[in-house]
Amino acid sequence: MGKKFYHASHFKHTLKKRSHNRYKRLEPLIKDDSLRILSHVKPTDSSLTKYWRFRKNLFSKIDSNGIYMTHELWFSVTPESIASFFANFVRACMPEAQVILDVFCGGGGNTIQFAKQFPKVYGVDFSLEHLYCTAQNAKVYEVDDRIWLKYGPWEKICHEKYLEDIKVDCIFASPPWGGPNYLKKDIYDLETNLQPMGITKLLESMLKISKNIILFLPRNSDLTQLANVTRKLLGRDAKCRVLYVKENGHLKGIVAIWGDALVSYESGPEATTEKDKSCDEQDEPVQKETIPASFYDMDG
Ligand SMILES: C[S@@+](CC[C@H](N)C(=O)[O-])C[C@H]1O[C@@H](n2cnc3c(N)ncnc32)[C@H](O)[C@@H]1O
Repeated sequence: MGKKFYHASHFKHTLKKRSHNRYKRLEPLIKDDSLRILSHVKPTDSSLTKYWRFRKNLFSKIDSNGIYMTHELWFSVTPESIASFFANFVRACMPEAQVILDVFCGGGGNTIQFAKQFPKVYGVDFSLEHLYCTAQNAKVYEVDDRIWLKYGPWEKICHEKYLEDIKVDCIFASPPWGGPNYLKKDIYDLETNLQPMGITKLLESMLKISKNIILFLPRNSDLTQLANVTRKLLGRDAKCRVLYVKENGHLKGIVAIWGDALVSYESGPEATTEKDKSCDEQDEPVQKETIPASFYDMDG
């Protein structure tokens, strides 16, 4: 598997060697260092100002060396305290785990936090720019030696045989929600709105690789669909755990969780960052409520 992925430490070098055309596309951005964001420099695009104000919530190390972002990543990266919670949660549930696969890895918000906890983290994204950001940000966090990156669309990569042959302990994915309109409807339809495929196909594509799966989804996701897909793909007695994810008291989304070790774990890990600790005193960053899919069996 290693050969199919680009090691984050040598991302530019390997890309240049293996795919000159792709490298050529990135070269101007690399030469100008134009994706680098320094903490004190406000983006020229004023629509990004509201995200820039919270830049330290996304990557706390932005102050030391700057970090790498594209326009899309400003509103897509998982905030660091939340990403750190997810990584700590998996570590607490699966202390023996070694390998995490982060599908839709974006700018590395989750990949980096997983790499702080686990020796091998694989990231997949169909944006070369985003993979470059992940590799560069991983260097800032000094975890690039633990990260391998794969370029391409998940709908194609998930069919590649080598993924089924490796032992991935847990898959994490923060799929695109389809833009800011996701809150316009009371209930978010996970079959028609989630990209690049509906929840059934997405979960099916991942279950071939690991039974332990965590999906970061909109807060208004249709929980009935989660219950249905769980029963359909895993059987009547299977469970899906749902955690409500908060940052500074604001509900940011939910995580849907499958796999015995992750579902049956009773008490969540303590938050680790200073920010989390202070949040914890007022309001938990992640509300650890669980809703097994079978909940709907019991309550109709
Ligand atoms: C919500 S962002 C992920 C953010 C990431 N978790 C982070 O913290 O930086 C979704 C990512 O999915 C990628 N993406 C969208 N469609 C994809 C597809 N079909 N295959 C692979 N990646 C895709 C986008 O390029 C984007 O980087």
